[in-house]
Amino acid sequence: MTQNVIEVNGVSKAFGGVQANKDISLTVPDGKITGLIGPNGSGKTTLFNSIVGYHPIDEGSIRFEGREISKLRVQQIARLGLLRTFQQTRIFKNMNCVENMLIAVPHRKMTMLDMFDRANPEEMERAEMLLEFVGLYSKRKLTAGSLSFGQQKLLEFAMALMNEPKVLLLDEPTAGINPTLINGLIDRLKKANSEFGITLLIIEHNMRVIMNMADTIYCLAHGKMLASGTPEDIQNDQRVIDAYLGAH
Ligand SMILES: Nc1ncnc2c1ncn2[C@@H]1O[C@H](COP(=O)(O)OP(=O)(O)OP(=O)(O)O)[C@@H](O)[C@H]1O
Repeated sequence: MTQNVIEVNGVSKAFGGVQANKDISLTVPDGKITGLIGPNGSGKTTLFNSIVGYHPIDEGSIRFEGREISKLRVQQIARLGLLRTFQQTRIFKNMNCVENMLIAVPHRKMTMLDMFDRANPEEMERAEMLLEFVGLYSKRKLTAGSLSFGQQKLLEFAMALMNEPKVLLLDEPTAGINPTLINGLIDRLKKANSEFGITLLIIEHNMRVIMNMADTIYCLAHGKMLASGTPEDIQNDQRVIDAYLGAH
């Protein structure tokens, strides 16, 4: 039987008078791809932030591999193997791709100079392998700032993989990416799941993308869980259709 690697139970979070999440429960099965959708402002990013320890929750429980993590801090949670990426990329634009990859691994207490002068050969090899995996090997010596936005997102994805996460939370991985690059990105995300065994939880506005990737999809609306099911269930769920139509 598939284990749930993340279990969110009855989570609520308010910012002043704004109830961003209300009594949210969801599970993320180990080794699968789970989608999280919902109109703008429905509380998706808030839920991501709660899961990775970015802010305390008001109520509820968040378990990772059976362990309560809702009181742990971001770095402690990251060390357990639960990482996230952001809507806006967080790369160092003046550094080249390989340097960005090496700096993505936070465990070493080294100065920057040490890091590049005496880069661990295994990490260097892994950095180059992952740049190859996302299709950026030929650009590895270029500064990250000179890459297109889509390529920067691929770099950020590869940087997250440097940390060998068990679970990766991706916040709108295809946002702002040229449609011709999107299929390549979907392919790499699926491969990271199937070949590296990384469980994915993905926030995505592009319905074609999420319907094509996810095993299960959860839909939020107004901070509450509106529906969940297979992509087919969700696509045909009148409540989901109404939530999106009502939002635009
Ligand atoms: N740090 C914060 N301070 C105050 N209000 C916040 C904060 N973060 C989120 N909110 C509010 O909480 C609600 C949910 O926002 P959230 O960003 O989680 O939604 P979302 O579904 O991720 O939206 P989008 O799809 O536009 O990214 C919104 O009303 C937002 O304004």
